[in-house]
Amino acid sequence: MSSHNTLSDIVIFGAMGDLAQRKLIPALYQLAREDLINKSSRILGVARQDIDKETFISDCTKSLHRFIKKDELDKESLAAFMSMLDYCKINFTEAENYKNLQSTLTTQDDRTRIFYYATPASMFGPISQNLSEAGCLNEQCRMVMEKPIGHDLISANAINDQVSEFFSESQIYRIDHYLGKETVQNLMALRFANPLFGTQWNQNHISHVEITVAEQVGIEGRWGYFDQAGQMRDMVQNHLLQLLCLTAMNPPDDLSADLIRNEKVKVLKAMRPITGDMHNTHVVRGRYTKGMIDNTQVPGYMEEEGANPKSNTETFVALKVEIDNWRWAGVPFYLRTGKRLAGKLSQITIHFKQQPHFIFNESQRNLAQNKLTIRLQPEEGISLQVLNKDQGLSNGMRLRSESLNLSFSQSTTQDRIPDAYERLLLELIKGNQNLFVRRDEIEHAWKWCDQLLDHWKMENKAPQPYAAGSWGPKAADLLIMKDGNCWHEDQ
Ligand SMILES: NC(=O)C1=CN([C@@H]2O[C@H](COP(=O)(O)OP(=O)(O)OC[C@H]3O[C@@H](n4cnc5c(N)ncnc54)[C@H](OP(=O)(O)O)[C@@H]3O)[C@@H](O)[C@H]2O)C=CC1
Ligand SMILES: O=C1O[C@H](COP(=O)(O)O)[C@@H](O)[C@H](O)[C@H]1O
Repeated sequence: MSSHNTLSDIVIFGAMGDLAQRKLIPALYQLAREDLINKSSRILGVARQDIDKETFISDCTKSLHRFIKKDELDKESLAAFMSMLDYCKINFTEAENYKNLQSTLTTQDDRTRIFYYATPASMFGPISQNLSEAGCLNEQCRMVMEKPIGHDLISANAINDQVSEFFSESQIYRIDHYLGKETVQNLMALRFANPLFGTQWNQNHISHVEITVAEQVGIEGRWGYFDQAGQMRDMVQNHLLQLLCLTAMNPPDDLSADLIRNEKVKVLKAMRPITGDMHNTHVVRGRYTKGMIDNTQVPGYMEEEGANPKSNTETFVALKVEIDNWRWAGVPFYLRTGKRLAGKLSQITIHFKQQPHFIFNESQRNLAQNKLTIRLQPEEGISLQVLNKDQGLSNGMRLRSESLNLSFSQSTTQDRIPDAYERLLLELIKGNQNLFVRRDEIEHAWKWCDQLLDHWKMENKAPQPYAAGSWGPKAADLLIMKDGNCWHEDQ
């Protein structure tokens, strides 16, 4: 179904919050500007602040000026977008407050109702119940939940149970915004459309895989949320495990949502649990201390505003993950993610095995490897490290490692790479669940993470320190080096 023709009421709960103002409103603006959503659709901001529609529109306009490039903000598009906006004041836990929303929705013609929960997860159940009691739900409506859903398997199940009293699984869209990133989408094309990679993507040809999601930002004033979550819940349970699944899964029979999700679940189930001595060899937890980012001194985690001196929360995790199936037996997946690292870098690097017999100069053996890097950010693209003969008469048969680069910003026919939320919102409006996470994926991901989180809780140890602006604790280097490998920050 074309999204352009779909008339929707998009109701954003938490419309004055960080996510809504920084990501959702700008993404919806871009979709409207590119004529990808029907401009007779409505975007209804819902929050508890006592403001009128004009103030809401004015706040959204400020956010657009902050988060959208100047040359993408033209008067005509802005005016058309503003005419789509409306505001409704609701305290999410007050059932009475939903009457206003109900009357606003019912005065509309036959539209797809989309309820986007950009709120703390503790609100997902109460909002669903209040929407239902106020008569706002119908069989065609959809709801969107942000991550992380819960803080462990039990709490995630409780939230999913509450929500599924009011929505069927086909109406629930669980967001992991990494699934909307251009290069993540391209991973499927690369793996499943290219026979060259399709035939090599297994333990016969791949020696190990690295997944790095490094951030330069700290916790951005979100101590209250982050200290409860930590990097494991904030990034690993969702974004990193989704990247791992898309890298490791078997080809689905077709591109339908459930077949893709079935394959991802198989990977999550095949991940070896971390037990016993593996806690010393397969896991590193870190926490940043003060340091320099881009020549500016930044505070350590324990000096951030609101810090609790008793906190043992990690801001960095490195893992060696083993997948017990035919495709990946013996191939370690090294994962690392952290805040306040030396650079913003998200990439997946596939290291291919060496040739079984080496016929060139022995001193060049170490060079003789192919490495495929899929870069999510910055500078989205794919590069393949290949070996060439060093040109010229005097060099004999000397090898030289060079890369074949595909930079998306140069190769794209579009004038810009859309933000992940644009793609996800578009798919949501179209009613396509491919890029959203099914309940059992969340459950298996939590199950795997819970064993680590429980161990850390029991251990009650402070994470290992690393200076802001570095690549993490030394122990993370040792984790990979003891297998004869190392982390790569280059492409
Ligand atoms: N920000 C981000 O980059 C990301 C956020 N997420 C997820 O998105 C969700 C929203 O996050 P974020 O935008 O950062 O959070 P914020 O705290 O910035 O926004 C939450 C919004 O919900 C409102 N709210 C909370 N309780 C109530 C209530 N009882 N009645 C009415 N309004 C209420 C808040 O209003 P008030 O201001 O009045 O308290 C606020 O506007 C969370 O689930 C988070 O985990 C996921 C990925 C990234
Ligand atoms: O979900 C989250 O993601 C961001 C990182 O997203 P990116 O698209 O900028 O890589 C992270 O900073 C935040 O803590 C987390 O909640």
